[in-house]
Amino acid sequence: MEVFGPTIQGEGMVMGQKTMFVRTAGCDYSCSWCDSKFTWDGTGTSVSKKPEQIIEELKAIGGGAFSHVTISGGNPALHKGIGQLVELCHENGWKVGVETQGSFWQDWMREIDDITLSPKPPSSGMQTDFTKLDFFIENLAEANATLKVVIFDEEDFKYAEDLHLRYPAVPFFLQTGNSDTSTTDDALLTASLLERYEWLISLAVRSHIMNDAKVLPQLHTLVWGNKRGV
Ligand SMILES: C[S@@+](CC[C@H](N)C(=O)[O-])C[C@H]1O[C@@H](n2cnc3c(N)ncnc32)[C@H](O)[C@@H]1O
Ligand SMILES: Nc1nc2[nH]cc(C(=O)O)c2c(=O)[nH]1
Ligand code: SF4
Ligand SMILES: [Mg+2]
Repeated sequence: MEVFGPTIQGEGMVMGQKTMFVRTAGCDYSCSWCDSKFTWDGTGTSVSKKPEQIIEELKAIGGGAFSHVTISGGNPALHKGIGQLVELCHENGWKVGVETQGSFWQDWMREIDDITLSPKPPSSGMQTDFTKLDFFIENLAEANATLKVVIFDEEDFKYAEDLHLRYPAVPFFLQTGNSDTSTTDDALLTASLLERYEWLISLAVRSHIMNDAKVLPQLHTLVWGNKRGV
């Protein structure tokens, strides 16, 4: 659906890493607060591309000023060709990150340099299939995988605590939720995101379960608001 960058990874385990983004179309979920609804609600346009074409676009748009590619979506796991894309990125000497919710497994996930599994808390309106998630965690035990949960309310935080207890060996990230993904008032958005971040920190510091969790904002929304392609 889009190739953009170089920018910085604004979320999770490699936050701050300079990276290109490849965003795939389509999602098996429909989270109420999804900040990338255009990938699945029919408002965006997507073109079917071969992995080699995406590599050429990465080179043309990135201009050689990058060494890391993040594949996000939508759910990148819905596309079989991604395995080949990952292989080609590695052949070019680039590291590869992936963002997925952990609902569809693909064998190429074992080859990913940093993989973020982001199961969805109750506020999203989605239900986690724990049989599937158990499979992901088992199969990524040797990989550089983390869990990241976006938090909007106390019920979400409880979900995150239960998840962290279920998979104690997996590095755990809590992320501020953006509740207004369409505003162009950056000053107002930044103020409300920082307020939500402070609230999330206050929950995490009180929790005996989150002693080794990392609490992070979405860095790119603090810098660029809801702008697309950054
Ligand atoms: C757009 S999703 C695409 C990848 C995959 N479908 C997933 O959800 O993990 C990328 C990341 O953005 C997060 N995200 C989506 N909407 C958000 C929002 N309104 N506020 C904060 N994070 C959000 C998701 O939880 C996920 O970690
Ligand atoms: N800078 C930046 N960082 C991101 N981290 C995850 C993103 C995503 O939409 O998956 C994203 C994004 O869209 N931009
Ligand atoms: S799983 Fe990810 S892309 Fe799909 S609807 Fe939820 S946040 Fe959006
Ligand atoms: Mg995003």
